[in-house]
Amino acid sequence: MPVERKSSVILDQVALRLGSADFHFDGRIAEGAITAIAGPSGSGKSTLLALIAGFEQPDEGRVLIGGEDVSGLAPANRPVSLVFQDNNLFAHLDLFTNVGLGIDPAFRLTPADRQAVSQALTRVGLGGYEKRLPATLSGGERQRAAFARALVRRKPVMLLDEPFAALDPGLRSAMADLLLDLHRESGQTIVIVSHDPQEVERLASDVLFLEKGRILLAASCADFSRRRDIASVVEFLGTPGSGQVCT
Ligand SMILES: Nc1ncnc2c1ncn2[C@@H]1O[C@H](COP(=O)(O)OP(=O)(O)OP(=O)(O)O)[C@@H](O)[C@H]1O
Repeated sequence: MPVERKSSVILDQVALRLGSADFHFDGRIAEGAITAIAGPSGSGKSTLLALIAGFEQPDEGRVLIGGEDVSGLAPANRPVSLVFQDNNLFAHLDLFTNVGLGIDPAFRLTPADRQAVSQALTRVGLGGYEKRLPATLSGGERQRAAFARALVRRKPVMLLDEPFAALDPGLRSAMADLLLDLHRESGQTIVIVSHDPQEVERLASDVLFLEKGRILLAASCADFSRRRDIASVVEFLGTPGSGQVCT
């Protein structure tokens, strides 16, 4: 019998209506794994992340993280760090401060915290950018700064919504390596929305595939990448034999 892995995030019969869009999520995300959220445009990937992060509250059902019902908690009080598409840096604050706020929203930083901020900026390739304002950075640099801010938070769950989409292929690959290194070091639960089958297969051990506001398929990456019986999955993966391999 397969050993059941501990679930870090549980969506327990979560229902939500936004305008004319209807969502119903019932599923689990394994603790300490990298889980990719994939699916067609408009299938509800960002909404699923927003429900876990607390930016959306379920109309029905519960969200549990590490066994605790977090349904009523504000985003800041949930054990998650976030890297979203719009990277939400404070425009009037320099990068050092933006990243430091990830550790303490009141910016009371110990010397060790300050060192962690500098190290995170260096790890994402932004060493020396401490005094720069977000407006002076490229979109990709802003995205990397947002990633650095998530790195220093060291929360049990990291949520990433297409974090590397704005980067060119070389940097994208370097950031994927960094995410894998971080995961090996921290054992965090990582949930990443991706449109890129190669990125999914490179990073994730598990996949939740969404369609029309539902979890259509929950599978290991290896099983997911072999599925040829679901049209939307086939469309996402592309043609068979395109060299995609789960790690
Ligand atoms: N606040 C809202 N009010 C009304 N409709 C919404 C709202 N937020 C999301 N939607 C709709 O819900 C659906 C799912 O949106 P969502 O952003 O979660 O999809 P997605 O899978 O992340 O899409 P994409 O891959 O294009 O980013 C879309 O049709 C969107 O228009």
